[in-house]
Amino acid sequence: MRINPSALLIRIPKSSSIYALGAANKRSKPLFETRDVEWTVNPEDSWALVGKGKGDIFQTLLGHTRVSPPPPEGLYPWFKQMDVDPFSRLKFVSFRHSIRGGSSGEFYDYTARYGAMRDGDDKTLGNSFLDILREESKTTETEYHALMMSLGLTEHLDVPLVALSNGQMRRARIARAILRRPDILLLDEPLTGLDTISRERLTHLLESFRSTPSAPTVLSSFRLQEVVDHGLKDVAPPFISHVVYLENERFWAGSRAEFFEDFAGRYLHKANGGYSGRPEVTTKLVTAETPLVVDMQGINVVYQGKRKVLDDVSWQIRQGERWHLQGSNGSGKTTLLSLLTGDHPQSYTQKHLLLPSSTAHRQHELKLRKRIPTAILQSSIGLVSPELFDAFPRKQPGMTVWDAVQTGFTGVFMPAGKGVGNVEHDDDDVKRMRVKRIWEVLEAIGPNSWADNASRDMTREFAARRFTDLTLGEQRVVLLMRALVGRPPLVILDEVWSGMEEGMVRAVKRYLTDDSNGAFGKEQAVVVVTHWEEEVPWRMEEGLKRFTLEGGQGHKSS
Ligand SMILES: Nc1ncnc2c1ncn2[C@@H]1O[C@H](COP(=O)(O)OP(=O)(O)OP(=O)(O)O)[C@@H](O)[C@H]1O
Repeated sequence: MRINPSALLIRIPKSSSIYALGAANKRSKPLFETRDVEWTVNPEDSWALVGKGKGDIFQTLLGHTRVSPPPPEGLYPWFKQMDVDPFSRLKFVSFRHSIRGGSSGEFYDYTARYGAMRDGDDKTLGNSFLDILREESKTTETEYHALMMSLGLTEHLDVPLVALSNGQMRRARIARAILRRPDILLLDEPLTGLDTISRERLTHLLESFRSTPSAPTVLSSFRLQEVVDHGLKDVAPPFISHVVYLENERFWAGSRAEFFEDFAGRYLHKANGGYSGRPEVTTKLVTAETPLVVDMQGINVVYQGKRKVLDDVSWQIRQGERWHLQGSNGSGKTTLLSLLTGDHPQSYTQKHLLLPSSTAHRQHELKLRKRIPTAILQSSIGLVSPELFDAFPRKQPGMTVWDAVQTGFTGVFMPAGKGVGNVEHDDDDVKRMRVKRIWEVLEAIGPNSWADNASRDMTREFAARRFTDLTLGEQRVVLLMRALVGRPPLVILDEVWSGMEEGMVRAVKRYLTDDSNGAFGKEQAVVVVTHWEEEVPWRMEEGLKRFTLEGGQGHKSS
């Protein structure tokens, strides 16, 4: 169906108040108010949603809020005119919750994907698309192949769904939504996790939608940095024609030009304010004598006897080093990390994969993966990753923030103690040190460091909150605390910023880079994985090293 171009697709009038569903009465505080702004979306527009409140805008578009007074023509005037249920014509693709759909609270075994898989064992990407094409017959074969090409999916059609890399899966989910031929496509942070080429391809495709009558109208959310740079210059993707902004009760909507010429200059320096400089970072002196934390030589990973993902990869990581692991989607970064964390079954068969075998820094003896009990290995590596975010159990009744952070000492998911102030350990000194350290990280990157109205009590209240009651951004910060709390020899930060709000990102970056506050000891090594250079907390001048995966092989640069 193509929308009548003269009709408004979406309209929220001025002076509307938007309430969470179930907000009981007029005295309830609205999620936001439009005040003197009328928000109208035309079918040919392509909108960027930015600011902390972008999630509330999505909820509104999905009909999960109540607009008061109710707009006479509804939220979707054109659909109302046509007597069509708007929600049947809309597709929402969100990546915040889960990459592979595991965050329902059930235990999600992300290591399953590394298991040996025979051809035909699992549904392939191509077959999953054919199922949709059978239900939704309007897409021609030529259109289907063009879509696969434009999202860089053609070469992955015969790959089992479970084996796809994060970036491949994200593109596949966008393709799936497009194949269902919605009139409105809502994309939540579609560029996160995509490599440079995939980002270009996706933006190109979405740009082409604006001149294709049968294509959907696109509204996508972005992190502020994807739209404005630090100098408040316009870096928004080319397909964006309009911007809607919601943060701290300020709601604004208008054209791209108005956003940058007027709104951004007036308000964003405040919204972006706070910390802007960087603390002095001392270059770490790492020599060939500095003890190794990881020693891998001639690593190979092959699937189904033919798909060679890692080909003779060698990498040594020393105490005190900061690494940026990079490579395009599907280049093998997650696979390599899963060898380090011992999750990958092929980690046992590598001839030279030496990993930390103790958290005691003085005993930096490395051993073959198969000689290290998994529990010891897991407590030696502080990990933040999209897979861990999905797998972290959310069904544990009453697991508090404190409990979740505490599990970082052992690397397991179940808390040892029973609540705030209760860290189980036989040795009293160790227990005291652990309690002190938990408060340290809670204070350093807890709400006190990023909330608008910080106060000391806030940290205590935060520690006692249930993990499942936190926003997704807060959950991400807590899982980072968990990775840092035990000061393990190796810390892996894989897409650590994704889902965090702007203020959190600033506070956490400041903490990680300021040597004086003891985020890391000098015996610790850190590996950061991201597709965005500017997301790496350290710079090359500060001793940052790069490890790049390309065509199965690894290259170092520093
Ligand atoms: N069990 C499997 N069978 C076949 N191929 C697999 C299997 N598991 C992973 N792969 C392939 O290995 C490649 C590397 O995947 P990996 O997840 O390590 O990439 P990545 O560099 O982390 O990508 P991204 O940036 O998208 O997260 C991918 O092409 C993927 O399809």
